[in-house]
Amino acid sequence: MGESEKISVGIIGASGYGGVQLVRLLQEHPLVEIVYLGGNSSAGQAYAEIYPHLGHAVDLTIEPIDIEAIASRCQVVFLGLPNGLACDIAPPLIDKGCKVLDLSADYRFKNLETYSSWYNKDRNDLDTAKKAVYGLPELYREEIQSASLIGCPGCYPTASLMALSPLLKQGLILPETTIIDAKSGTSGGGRQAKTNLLLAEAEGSFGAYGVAKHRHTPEIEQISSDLAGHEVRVQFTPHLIPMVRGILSTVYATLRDPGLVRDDLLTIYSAFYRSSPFVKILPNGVYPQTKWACGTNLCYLGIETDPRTDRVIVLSAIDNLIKGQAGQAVQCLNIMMGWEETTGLPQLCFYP
Ligand SMILES: NC(=O)C1=CN([C@@H]2O[C@H](COP(=O)(O)OP(=O)(O)OC[C@H]3O[C@@H](n4cnc5c(N)ncnc54)[C@H](OP(=O)(O)O)[C@@H]3O)[C@@H](O)[C@H]2O)C=CC1
Ligand SMILES: CC(=O)N[C@@H](CCC(=O)OP(=O)(O)O)C(=O)O
Repeated sequence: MGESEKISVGIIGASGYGGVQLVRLLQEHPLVEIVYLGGNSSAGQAYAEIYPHLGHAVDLTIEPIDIEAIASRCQVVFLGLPNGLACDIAPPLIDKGCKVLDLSADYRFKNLETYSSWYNKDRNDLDTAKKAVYGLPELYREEIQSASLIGCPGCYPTASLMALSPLLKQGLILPETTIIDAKSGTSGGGRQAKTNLLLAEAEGSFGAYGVAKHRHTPEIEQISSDLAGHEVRVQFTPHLIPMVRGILSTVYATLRDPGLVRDDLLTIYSAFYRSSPFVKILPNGVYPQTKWACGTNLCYLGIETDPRTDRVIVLSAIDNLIKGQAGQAVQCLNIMMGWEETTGLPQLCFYP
């Protein structure tokens, strides 16, 4: 594809952490040209003023959000906004023929009542929401191919569902026994100033939050139920850990057949993810580190069984900002456009 055939892309919420990952990934993507960056308080600022390290690469100014102007210039629009804004912005963009990839929770839920009760926002965009596909390519690749609107998963749901999906899809675990213990770096909270994300609060400390009530619980349950073919409940506990990037999600569940051992599960996982280039199943006795995924769109999975408790334990490591957010959105774009799924997406981490 030549320079003139590149598709034109806009990013609303370009000043945020999701926005700046998208700028990095899309700027290096061979089939895409970034033509619009949008924002709220940052509108009017040169992008290089906000991110001086990108001054040599990005010569754009953040613009206010003007739907007509965006739709006339962009074939594809990424929304990297706080929850509750995309549901007002996506419908007119879709109506005007844009493809939209939303990084927030607005289009992740099939049942908008569930969304409204967890996100405290009424919805009147049912027709648009019906078109949305959950943007986890390893599970919904076919549906993503023909979608015009993608609700990209949250970072914790991505890590957790990658660990859980083969078990649920093949009915290998007892219902109601799933426990998800997950840890995130502070960039998961975004770039807005928040007290718990201050260095003085987060550094040298480690704690849980949202216990028994984090909004990613219904998201994980919705997809888990879809895979299992029956209602699934999970116990999800997130933790904030003193590092910038990365999520490690450790999933525990009781095996339906206690005779299954680690080798059986390694075979099952390898088969389940055989067409998924970003999933790396680790060999016997190797468990993932978040650092391995840093800067990449990879998900590393480590698998263990404990014959004393009949439990399976699956450990999943991703970069929350890449596979957990912007990289996954680009992966979805590649699939929607019929391009190689891995185009423009890093597979080798920064290390150490
Ligand atoms: N961080 C993460 O690990 C993950 C985040 N997500 C989700 O992705 C989305 C973006 O997150 P993240 O990048 O971390 O967020 P940030 O807080 O870093 O950035 C938010 C962006 O939204 C813009 N914005 C805020 N209010 C408005 C408004 N009223 N109108 C227009 N633009 C507005 C800001 O623009 P301005 O500066 O111009 O005001 C900024 O660019 C969120 O929904 C988040 O939940 C999903 C997965 C992982
Ligand atoms: C560390 C931290 O604060 N993480 C965020 C998760 C970010 C994310 O994925 O949120 P969305 O579902 O809104 O997209 C949180 O727990 O709210």
